[in-house]
Amino acid sequence: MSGEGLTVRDLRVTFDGFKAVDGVDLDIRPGDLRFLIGPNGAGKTTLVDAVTGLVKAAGSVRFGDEELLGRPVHRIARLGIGRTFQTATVFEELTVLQNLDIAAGAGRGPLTMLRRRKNVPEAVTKALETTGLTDLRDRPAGVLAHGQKQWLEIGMLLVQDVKLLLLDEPVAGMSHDEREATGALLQRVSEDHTVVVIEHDMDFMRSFARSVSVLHAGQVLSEGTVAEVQADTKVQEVYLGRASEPEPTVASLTVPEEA
Ligand SMILES: Nc1ncnc2c1ncn2[C@@H]1O[C@H](COP(=O)(O)OP(=O)(O)OP(=O)(O)O)[C@@H](O)[C@H]1O
Repeated sequence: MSGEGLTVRDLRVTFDGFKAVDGVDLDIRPGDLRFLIGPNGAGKTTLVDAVTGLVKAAGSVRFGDEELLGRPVHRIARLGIGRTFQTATVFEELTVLQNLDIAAGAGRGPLTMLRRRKNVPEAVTKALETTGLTDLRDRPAGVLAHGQKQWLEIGMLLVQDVKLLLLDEPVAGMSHDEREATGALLQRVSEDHTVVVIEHDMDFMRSFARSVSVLHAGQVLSEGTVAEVQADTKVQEVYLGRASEPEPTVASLTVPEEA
C-alpha cells in the first residue's frame, strides 16, 4: 500500500520527572498491522496519547511529511489519524447507522442525521460491510454485543476516512469467536490503512500481527516479526524472568496479570 507511514524519533514523555516514554524510535510503514506489546506500565498507551496529541511529548512524530508533535488533537485527527480507547465510545441510544452517519458528518444537521435515511452514503455502506454490521444497521448500538460495539467504533473511524488507526486493546473482554472476527477485520482494514494495535493478548498477537514492537519501561526492547520477538531472550526475560532456563515454547509466552 502506498501512503503515509508513521516515523517516531526519540519520543519522550515525562510525568513529574517519571519517564513514561523514554527515547522511542518506530518506523511503521503504510499498510502495516503493527502490534505494540509490553507489560503493564511499559508506556504503550502514553505513546499513542503522544501520537494523537493527548499528552505533551518531546522528540518527533511524523505522519508522512507532517510533524505531529505540537499540534492540537483535532488537527492531528484531521490528518487522518484515528484511535479507539479500551472502552468503546458509541452512542448507545442511536442505531448503528446513525452512529456511522454522525461519525461521517458530511455537513448534515443533527435532525437530518437522526431521521431514518433513505440514501446511505457509500462510505457508510462500505463501513457496514467491512465491519460485518450491515444486518444490524437499524439496531440501537446499546443492544450490540461487546465485540460488535468495538467493530462499530472501528467503522466510525473508517467513515471518517482515517489513514492510520491506533487501537487500544481492541479484543479485551471478547469471546474467542469475537477475537477471531476482529483479527480478520483488522487484516481487511490494513489492506488499505495502516493499523497499530496495543495488545495484551499474545494468542491474538501471534495470529494477526504483521510486525511487533515490544515496549518495556518506556523503551523499545525488541522489534520484528512475531517469530523474531518471541525468539528474543530480552523479551523472554521481561515476560517470564527466566531466559536462562530451557527455552520457553511459543505457546508459553504469556503476559503478567493485568493491574
Ligand atoms: N497522566 C499520568 N500521570 C502520571 N503518570 C502516568 C500518567 N499516565 C501514565 N502514567 C504512568 O506512565 C507509565 C506508562 O503508562 P501507560 O498507561 O502508558 O502504560 P501501558 O504500557 O499502556 O500499560 P497498560 O498495559 O497497563 O495499559 C505508568 O507507570 C503509568 O503509571
